[in-house]
Amino acid sequence: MERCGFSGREKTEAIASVWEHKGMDGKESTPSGVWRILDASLNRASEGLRTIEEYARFVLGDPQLSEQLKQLRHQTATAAEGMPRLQLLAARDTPGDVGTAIETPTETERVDALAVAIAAAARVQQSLRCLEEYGKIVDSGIGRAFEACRYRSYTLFATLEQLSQRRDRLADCQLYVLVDGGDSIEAMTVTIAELAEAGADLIQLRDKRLNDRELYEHAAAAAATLRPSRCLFIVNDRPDIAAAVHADGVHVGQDELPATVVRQIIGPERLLGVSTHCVAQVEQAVSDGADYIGCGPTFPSGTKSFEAFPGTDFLRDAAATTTLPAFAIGGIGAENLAYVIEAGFSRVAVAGAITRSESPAAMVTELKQRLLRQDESTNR
Ligand SMILES: Cc1ncc(COP(=O)(O)OP(=O)(O)O)c(N)n1
Ligand SMILES: Cc1nc(C(=O)O)sc1CCOP(=O)(O)O
Ligand SMILES: [Mg+2]
Repeated sequence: MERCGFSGREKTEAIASVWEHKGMDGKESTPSGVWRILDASLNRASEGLRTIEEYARFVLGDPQLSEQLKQLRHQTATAAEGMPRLQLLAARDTPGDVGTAIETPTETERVDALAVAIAAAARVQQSLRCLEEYGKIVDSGIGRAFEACRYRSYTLFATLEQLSQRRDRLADCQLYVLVDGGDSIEAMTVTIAELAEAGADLIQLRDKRLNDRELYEHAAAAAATLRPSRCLFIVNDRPDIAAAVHADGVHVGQDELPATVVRQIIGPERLLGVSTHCVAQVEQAVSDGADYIGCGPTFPSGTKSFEAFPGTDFLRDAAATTTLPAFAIGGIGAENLAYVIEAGFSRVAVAGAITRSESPAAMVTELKQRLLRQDESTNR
């Protein structure tokens, strides 16, 4: 009980004043039960916010999210200043609380650190609602102050929810954009923020020239940039870096670590993408537990050279082989998208047609609209 450092006399006086207390509008006395609710809710909200903040700071290593959570914690503390602290403390009666022994089975189970943060977020929102509603009994301004905290929490906690819903989000993805590290980390983050804003569903950092340290730093910045957005972030080739920067997933090809080994590194929650160039590889990727596949090369590419092109015939076979989200890749752009769609694909992965276009954001919007239209017409 961190805030119980007051004397017996203070406590007695405060208890007496609880029963005398009039609401700030002078109407009615506030029952001690209401003070107990406010006290318990305030403690629960503060503890929950700190729990989430620690996750953002030490697990995600995300400075923006940590700072925003800290601001919310301070805003909540400021809102609480409108309540008489002594009244709250005087009303506290933990041994007499009939709810402390009640425990639901889910309270003792947490799969991972994200589950801890999400459970804390739910408790914070419930507590803020209690503070808002019961706070109104004391003073309407207090209710409004906690209401503002609650609204702010919705936006912030949505980021946590998104992290736990990667597979659901993947199911809706159609346009996957591959980018390199650009001229600087700053330039890259500006680019990917624009691509996400324009409608890219997934962004992959694929850069073969950066050293490990540089790749890690680019990937960490990209992950932090995209985390609040609806766009998923994937690291090419490197499960270790994907896990280290808390990316949404990793993409590996046939020459990299086997998918089953990659899964051990990235864990069950992150997405695993695998490149496939023939039906046997599609089947293998599915049985290895891939979350999605890349299928190509479809057409000659300005980004990577190939000796053979399985082309749209392979796309047709792949579409008939699996229901896993499958992205056609290789030389795809506005001029040949129709052939890809005709082969049964409504998802594409594109590099050059977007990154080398005069207006990358406009190209994202155009390709996305055409994919969405195709989806509507086939009622996917
Ligand atoms: C979505 C997607 N599909 C295929 C690839 C190609 O991966 P890989 O065969 O490992 O080749 P590199 O990209 O590493 O050169 C991809 N990156 N993304
Ligand atoms: C990196 C890569 N992998 C492919 C595969 O088929 O596995 S095609 C490809 C290049 C994708 O870039 P662009 O859209 O510029 O052709
Ligand atoms: Mg690769």
